[in-house]
Amino acid sequence: MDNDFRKKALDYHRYPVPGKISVIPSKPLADRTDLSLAYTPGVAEACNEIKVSPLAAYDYTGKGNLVAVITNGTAVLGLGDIGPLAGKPVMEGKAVLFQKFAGVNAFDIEVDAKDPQKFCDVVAALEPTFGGINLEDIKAPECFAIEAQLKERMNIPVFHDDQHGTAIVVAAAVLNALKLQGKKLPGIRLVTSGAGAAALACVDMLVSLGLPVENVILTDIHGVIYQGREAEIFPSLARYAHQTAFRTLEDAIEGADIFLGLSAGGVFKPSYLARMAMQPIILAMANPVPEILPELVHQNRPDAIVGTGRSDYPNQVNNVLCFPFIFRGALDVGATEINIEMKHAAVYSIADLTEQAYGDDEEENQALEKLYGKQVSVLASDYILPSPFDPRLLPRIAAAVAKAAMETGVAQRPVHDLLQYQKNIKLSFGKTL
Ligand SMILES: NC(=O)C1=CN([C@@H]2O[C@H](COP(=O)(O)OP(=O)(O)OC[C@H]3O[C@@H](n4cnc5c(N)ncnc54)[C@H](OP(=O)(O)O)[C@@H]3O)[C@@H](O)[C@H]2O)C=CC1
Ligand SMILES: CC(=O)C(=O)O
Ligand SMILES: [Mg+2]
Repeated sequence: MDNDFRKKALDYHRYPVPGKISVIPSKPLADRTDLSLAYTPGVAEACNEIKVSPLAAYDYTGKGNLVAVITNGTAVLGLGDIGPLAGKPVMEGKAVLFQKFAGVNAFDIEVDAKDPQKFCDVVAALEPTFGGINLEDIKAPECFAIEAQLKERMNIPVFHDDQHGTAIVVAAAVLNALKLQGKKLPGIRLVTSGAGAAALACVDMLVSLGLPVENVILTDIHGVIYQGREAEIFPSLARYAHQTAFRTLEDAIEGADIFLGLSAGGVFKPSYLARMAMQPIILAMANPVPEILPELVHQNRPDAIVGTGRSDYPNQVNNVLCFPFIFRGALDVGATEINIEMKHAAVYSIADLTEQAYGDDEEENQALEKLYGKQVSVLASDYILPSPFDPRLLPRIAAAVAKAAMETGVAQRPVHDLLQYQKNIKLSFGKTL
C-alpha cells in the first residue's frame, strides 16, 4: 500500500478520536426525574419484570438489538494470527458496519483465549448481554468446533461471519456470474486457494445449491487436498479429498471454470489464467491483498469475470453484503439460530437485486440513481453484486430472512405482516443509508 493511503488510513483511525465507534444513549437523561427513571429507583422496576419473565429483557433493555463481534485474533483478515488486540480495528469496523447498514448495535469483544474451550466458556457466559453472536476471524479448524459448541450452548443466533456471511455472498456472486457466462452449477469445475473457514463454508454452500462435490478441488498452503495426503486434512475437508493426480494449484486450475481465492495475497499467478476454461470466474477474496489483482486478470483474460473482497474495485465480494442484514432479520423475529433456509433466503435476495429495475419508491430511486447513475444497473460483468450502500439490501434481505425463520419454526417473536415490517424498516433506516 502506498504511503499516502497508509497515512490516510491511520489518520482515519486516529482522529478526531481514536477508534471508530462510541456508545450513545437512546433515552433522554437531562434531569433528576430522568435519572430516577433510568437509574435507581426506576431501573429496579425493569429488573423485577425481567426476573419474573426473562423474555422481558427484549422489552426493557437493548439486548434484542445488540450483537457481539467476537474474535480471538487467530485469522484476522489475511493477516493471520496477529492476536486479539491487533485485530481490534477490524472488529470495531464490523461493529460500525452493523450499525451503519442495518441499525444493529454491536460491541467488539477481543478475547485473549486461543484455547477453544476457554474461548467458548467466555462467549457462552455473555448470553445475557446479547441478542446474537457474530464470531469473526477465528482460524480453521478450531472455528468449526467453537461454533458447534456455542450453538449447542446458546439460545441466540451464533454465526461465524467468515464462514457463513462469506458463503452467502460468494453463492450470490457465483449464481449471477454463471448466468452471464452461460454456465450452470452442476456442470462446472471449481478450484480454491485456501481450505480454511471461509473456503470450506463457500464450497459447502455451493454444494448445497447444486455443485457436485466431485467437481471441487481444494488447495491450501501444502497444495492440493487429495486422498491420502501426508499433510493434515481436518475432518470437515474429508469429502473434498479426492483421488487425483493434481498436486498444486497450478495443476488443478487446468480447465477450471471458477477460482475461489480465500487464502493469501498474490498466490494466483497471471500464468495460471491461460489454463482456465473459457469464460472463467475469478473471485480473489483474500484481504487486504487479493490472490490476483483485477487488472492482471483483465489484461490476460478479457473473457473473465473478476471480483475481490476490496472496496476499491467493482464486484466487491465481501461478507459486508450479508452480516448486517441477516442479523437484522434474525433479531427482529427473535430467531434462536440462523439456519440453512435463512442463509439460502439471503443468497437469493442478494443475487436477485442486480436484476431488478428501479421500482415505484421515489426516494429509493433517487438513492439508487446517486449510487449507480441514471441508468438502472442490470447484471453485468462489473456488476454481479449490489453495492453495500444499496438501500434495497436491508429491507429485502431482512424480510426474506425473517420469513424463512418463521417458516422453519425458529422465530420466537414472529412478525405478522411482512410487508408492513419491510415498510417500517425502510422508514426507520432508509434515511440513514
Ligand atoms: N472477501 C471476504 O468477504 C472474505 C475474505 N476472507 C479472506 O480469506 C482468507 C482466509 O480467511 P479464513 O478462511 O478466515 O482463514 P483460515 O485461517 O481459516 O484459512 C486460511 C486458509 O488459507 C490457506 N493459506 C494461507 N496462506 C496460504 C498460501 N500462501 N497459499 C495457499 N493457501 C494459503 C491456509 O492453509 P493452511 O491451513 O495450510 O495454512 C488455510 O487453508 C483471508 O485472506 C481473509 O481475508 C475471509 C472471509 C471473508
Ligand atoms: C472480510 C472478512 O471478514 C475477512 O477478510 O476476514
Ligand atoms: Mg473476517
